[in-house]
Amino acid sequence: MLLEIDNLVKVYRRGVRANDGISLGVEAGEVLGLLGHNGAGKTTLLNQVVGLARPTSGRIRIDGTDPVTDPASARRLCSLQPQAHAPLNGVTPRQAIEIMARIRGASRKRARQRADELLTALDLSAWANTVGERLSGGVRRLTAFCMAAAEPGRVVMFDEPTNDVDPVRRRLLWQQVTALAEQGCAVVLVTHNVVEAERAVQRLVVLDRGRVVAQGTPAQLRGDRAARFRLEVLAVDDQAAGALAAEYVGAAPAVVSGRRVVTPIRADDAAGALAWAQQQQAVGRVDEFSVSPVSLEDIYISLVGAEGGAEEERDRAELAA
Ligand SMILES: Nc1ncnc2c1ncn2[C@@H]1O[C@H](COP(=O)(O)OP(=O)(O)OP(=O)(O)O)[C@@H](O)[C@H]1O
Repeated sequence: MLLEIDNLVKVYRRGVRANDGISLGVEAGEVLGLLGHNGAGKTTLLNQVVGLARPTSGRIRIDGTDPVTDPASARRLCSLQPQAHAPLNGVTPRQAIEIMARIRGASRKRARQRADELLTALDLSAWANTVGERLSGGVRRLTAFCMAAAEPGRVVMFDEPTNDVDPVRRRLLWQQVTALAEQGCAVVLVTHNVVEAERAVQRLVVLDRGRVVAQGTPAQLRGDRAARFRLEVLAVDDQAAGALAAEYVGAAPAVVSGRRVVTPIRADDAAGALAWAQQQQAVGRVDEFSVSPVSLEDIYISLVGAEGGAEEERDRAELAA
């Protein structure tokens, strides 16, 4: 493994346990997606890998190097796009990308070439020479991505790189993420976007309150679930929705939201569920219905809960007050 994390614990002052025994590994050529609710501990994890925060206990190795005892090597071996906006005041995207590539050891020629390549690949050429103050949030974010990708370390980590990025450029960005892995980098992609995670990564780690609650390929995460399908029904009104949720018993409890009822079902029950929904439509209780495979988002919500750690966040806010 190029990046190895073993039983990592980070407790901040005031006792916030942001990482609570995290173990994971990323191989050269692999894109690992790190998913988790707000405050799950994703940024804390990345900061420890690049030596910006010190682990309370546990072990990190980047190509055999320990960022605690050798932070200079860790920074050389790792590139990070931080979650916060890059300070681009007074510089253009082209300049910022070239400067970062030069800092990381690229020749002047290579820095210029990489800036050109990335600005073209992400369709940013129109803003290449616009000073930072006049750039939109999305273009700033993409520039920060290019800064991390221009002269990458062996491990490249992106902390929510597609926030405020339009859907077309988001795909262009995923292509560059894949290209980095193909060049042999170990890539960590932090995201809240489950669709993105599914499309752009080979393996996923789901964090909940500082712990790993699931890991595997998107297909493995789906395969672990007995209920692989979902019956979704749009009832004629809220009252009918409540009654329908109680009447049709699936593989797990139904979730009712207004007129919408979503019931997890087993693959074997799909035909029966469709027949039942059709019948309910015929008697005027249901407007629309569908049976589809569960999405990764359904699985993510079932793992971390619909609250997504909100309760924990409230506890922590109270503790901090
Ligand atoms: N410097 C700090 N001092 C004290 N507590 C901190 C510090 N940084 C983060 N925390 C707390 O640690 C927990 C994990 O935060 P972290 O930023 O790692 O989460 P995250 O998963 O990256 O969240 P988000 O998705 O919102 O960016 C949170 O409860 C946060 O409030």
